[in-house]
Amino acid sequence: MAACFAHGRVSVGSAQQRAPGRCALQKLAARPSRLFSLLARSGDGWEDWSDAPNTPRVANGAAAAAVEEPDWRHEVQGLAKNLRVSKDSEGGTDWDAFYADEERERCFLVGVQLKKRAGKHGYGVQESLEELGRLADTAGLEVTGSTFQMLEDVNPRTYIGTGKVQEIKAAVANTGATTVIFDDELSPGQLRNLERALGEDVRLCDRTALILDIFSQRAATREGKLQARTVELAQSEYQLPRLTRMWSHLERQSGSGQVKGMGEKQIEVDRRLLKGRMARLRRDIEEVRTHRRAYRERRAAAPIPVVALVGYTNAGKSTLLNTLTAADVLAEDKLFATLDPTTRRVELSGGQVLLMTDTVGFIQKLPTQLVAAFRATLEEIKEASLLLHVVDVSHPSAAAQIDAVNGVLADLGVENVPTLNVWNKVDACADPAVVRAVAERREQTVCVSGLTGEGLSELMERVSAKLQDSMVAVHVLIPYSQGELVDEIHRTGVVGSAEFGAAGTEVRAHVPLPLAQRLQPLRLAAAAAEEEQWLEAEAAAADAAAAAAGAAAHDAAQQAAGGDLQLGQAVELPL
Ligand SMILES: Nc1nc2c(ncn2[C@@H]2O[C@H](COP(=O)(O)OP(=O)(O)OP(=O)(O)O)[C@@H](O)[C@H]2O)c(=O)[nH]1
Ligand SMILES: [Mg+2]
Repeated sequence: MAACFAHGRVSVGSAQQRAPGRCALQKLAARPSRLFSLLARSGDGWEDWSDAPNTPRVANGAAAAAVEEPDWRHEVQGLAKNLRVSKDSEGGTDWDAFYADEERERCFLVGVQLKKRAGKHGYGVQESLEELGRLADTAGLEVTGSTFQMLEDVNPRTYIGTGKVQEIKAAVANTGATTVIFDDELSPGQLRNLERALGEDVRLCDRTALILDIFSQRAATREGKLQARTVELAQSEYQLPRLTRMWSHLERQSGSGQVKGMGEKQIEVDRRLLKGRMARLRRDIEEVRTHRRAYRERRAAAPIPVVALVGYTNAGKSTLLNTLTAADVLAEDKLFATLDPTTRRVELSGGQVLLMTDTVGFIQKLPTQLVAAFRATLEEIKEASLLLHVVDVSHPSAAAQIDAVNGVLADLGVENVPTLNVWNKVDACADPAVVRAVAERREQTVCVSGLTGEGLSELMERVSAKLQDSMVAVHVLIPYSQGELVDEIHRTGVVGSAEFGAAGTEVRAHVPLPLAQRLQPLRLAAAAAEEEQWLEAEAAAADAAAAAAGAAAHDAAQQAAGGDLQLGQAVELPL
């Protein structure tokens, strides 16, 4: 049985969603899954729901959930390994039953190193396969072995050479693997040819399908949210030309597990269904986007700066957000722990407030469907005042990860947003002092540990200074009747001085441009020179922003060109 079956999810949400939940369980019941058994907690004790009335039975006789149970506030715990329980945002019960075969699906990994692509910073084939192994593990598969081939070009028919295909066939038989995962995206033609060559007992999967499946597993708990729909759309786009027996979300949903050999007619029907679903998803996504755009516009009117955490998956973005804001965002040693962009309020020591947004992590060879699909959710990054590019500096492939992230940021058209590089996990480096020294000699780089808190106050000082760069200097007299403006300046700007006089509060501060414009009528009348200064400061701020963008581009170029202070050197040191 395929990996995704091993981790198939039955979502039985709130009472309103009872019918789809039951339907999902009935589909589950039709599957020859080896183990699926549930206990429900009521009060302090655990009840066995295996024999509850109206419980659909799994084919092998193990029990499934009591879907008719009226009290949806029970917590449900499964005997299956990967069962998760979560509360939905309204406080209702929202549980997901991952059902896992006791033995994990076994898989064999295959990669190609293109001779011409063996670049300086790029992921080498071995590191890439190692990462693929982590992805497989995250998806619930057990890796039994791997192989790779050095090639001038990939074989357009079978991705790898024909001799290698035979070698893999033998390795698969020897290791008891049932799935072969390729480290690059396979074309529909390669997929068909490999299927033929490897035989029908072997299932095929590629990096893209695996990543999409992980996203789909994660997104399924977020019903109704944009992510779930964008992932489904991305998956559908990927599957449309590949409706064969490659394991897929659709196959899971169809409940048949019999996509192979079902005949052209059925494939045509499925294509039509899939296209219809994609059209609906696009409409839904557009609706959510419009809604979010309106929300962002409202937020822009009250200009609290937004700082976005971006970076490679597992770099420690959520951990940083948690440490900085005492938030409780899921952070775990798994790839793609975060799908929802969570935003939290952070108050700096000077009283300035900013919004910090955690975002979905990037990965090398990120499926194009996902970049396109996540464009909608990543729009928030575009409008951020500042990006914090979080790097796991203790990772042996840190330099390649930085390149991969810069590539995606460029794809998204946000490479010009001012950026601070945050070298995280310095505590996990073998020689933190060396890494700190390298960071100090680089521009726009701060060394921190989200786990121990090291460097975080310096980071926030740098954030404040960077934000101030993009602000405008004002000197205003605010009458006491408009005291809320003073609060707003404190919240959104950096206050130099505030003095209480007879006519009101005299404030010197740096504030975001929209607020500066609103404050224009309150500029001190006596300060004609002040106006000039204001205009100069505005021009200087614009120059500084342009220079910062230039410096960032220069930085990136220097890095790409192998400047004298390469992170690669830092991580190659005996850290
Ligand atoms: N040693 C060390 N570990 C850290 C640090 N920051 C995060 N981690 C660990 O790194 C793992 C990943 O952290 P997350 O915060 O989930 O990473 P993320 O960037 O949000 O990952 P995605 O959501 O998957 O993109 C977790 O196991 C963290 O405990 C750090 O400063 N030092
Ligand atoms: Mg995260």
